[in-house]
Amino acid sequence: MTEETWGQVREGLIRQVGRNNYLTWIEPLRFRDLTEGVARFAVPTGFHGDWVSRNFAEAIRRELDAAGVQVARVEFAVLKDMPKAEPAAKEAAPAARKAPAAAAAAPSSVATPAVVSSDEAVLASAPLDARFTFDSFVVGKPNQLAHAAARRVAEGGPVTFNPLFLYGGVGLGKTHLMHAIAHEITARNPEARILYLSAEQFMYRFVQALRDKQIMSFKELFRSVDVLMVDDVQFIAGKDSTQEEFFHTFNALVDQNRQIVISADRAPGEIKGLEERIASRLQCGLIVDLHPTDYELRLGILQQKADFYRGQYEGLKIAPGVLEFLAHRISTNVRVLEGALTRLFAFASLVGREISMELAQDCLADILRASDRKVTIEEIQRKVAEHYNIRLADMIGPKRLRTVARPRQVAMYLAKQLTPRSLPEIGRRFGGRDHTTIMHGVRKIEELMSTDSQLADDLQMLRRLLEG
Ligand SMILES: Nc1ncnc2c1ncn2[C@@H]1O[C@H](COP(=O)(O)OP(=O)(O)OP(=O)(O)O)[C@@H](O)[C@H]1O
Repeated sequence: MTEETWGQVREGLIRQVGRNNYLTWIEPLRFRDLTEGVARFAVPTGFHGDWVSRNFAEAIRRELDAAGVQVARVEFAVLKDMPKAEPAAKEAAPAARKAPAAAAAAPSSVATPAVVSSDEAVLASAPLDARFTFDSFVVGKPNQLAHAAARRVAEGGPVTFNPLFLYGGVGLGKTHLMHAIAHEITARNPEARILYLSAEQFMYRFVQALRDKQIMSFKELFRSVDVLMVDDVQFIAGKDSTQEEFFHTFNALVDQNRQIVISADRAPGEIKGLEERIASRLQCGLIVDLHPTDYELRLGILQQKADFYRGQYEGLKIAPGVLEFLAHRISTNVRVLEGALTRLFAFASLVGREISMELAQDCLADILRASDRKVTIEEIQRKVAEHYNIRLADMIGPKRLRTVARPRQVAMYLAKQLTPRSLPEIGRRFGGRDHTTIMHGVRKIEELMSTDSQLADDLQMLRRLLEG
């Protein structure tokens, strides 16, 4: 392969993976040879090779293909005495590179890494996705608190809450917000040393440092940052020595008043296998959760992404009502929502048709089927009990007090509306009540809804919560 071809491939890769990722991970690669459809590259370290192989191998293969180089597989291996590369684009200064590189210039009160070669330094922060900024984050009721807290951290200033703990279900924007914080801090203060990585990478690095007898460098590097961000911290639950190391790193940074941002799929106290003392330290800061999306937020996100795609696929039209239909039907998570829209635009552009309701239903049949969530009566009872702050047992118990009886009727009404169960079936789940009692409960709520706006609001909220 000629230098010219590789130059062309480089350009394509920058477009595909973003400049930050390119500079951090791909630019240090050295092309070695191409034999029998296998392109081989030298990498500075095993970790680098592993990361590139997992995250960018397919992109590299595709770009090679596009440049006319037929490649079936791409391989990466560490080569002793690998020549150092000249940076391809000096103007870009991504946070991912900056964090450790700037560590060398850390104030004297902070322990700087003993020996951190530039390649090792580059590896200290996981790549940031250039698209995950505050500008591209759509704010709605379910995520407004998390967004506000993330913004506050990103604005810098005195550390008021430490750590910021963001939690929520799959694909609700935790990683997006963390990357946005890193981008914003870097934009405001290019010298800030930000270290972002997943808990899995933290463990991987820790184990590697133990193996290579580099534990002091590891400790020093982690303790020398201004902002540490660890994504998906639930991963270290049950992993004793990693937790121990994490605990010490955490304490050292808090003592130095350095900002820590953590994300997880649940609240600290609910992570099984997480040491008590870690859970309690994590609870010392601000804990905010990203709630499941509601219809308005999903529609907002779809509109934003559709605007982006309209720019990419010029002339492609989208019929009125399609985005509303998707926001209504796909309520699982934002990643699925985005995937659906991407597929829809790609498909419509391929067949050269407008994105109509019919096309959406055809093209997204599998996603729409999977998203048809079935709400259960037990779930309804649980959510309603939580909402009205009564015991779950009272849903099926005999109490007739209004404070219990009304929520029970709300649950009966929702069970009738949201499940295909018959009145006798519902009655059985409500402590063996007769179907006429259920019918009475449902009617009572229907009546009250038109006069009691608080009840109508409660019902709307519960309905959304259950359908989301
Ligand atoms: N409010 C939002 N506005 C715009 N895009 C969003 C929003 N929330 C999520 N997304 C997008 O949804 C996708 C998934 O988000 P992200 O990776 O941040 O989720 P996560 O909460 O970290 O999920 P996981 O638990 O799987 O790690 C990303 O492409 C992100 O940009």
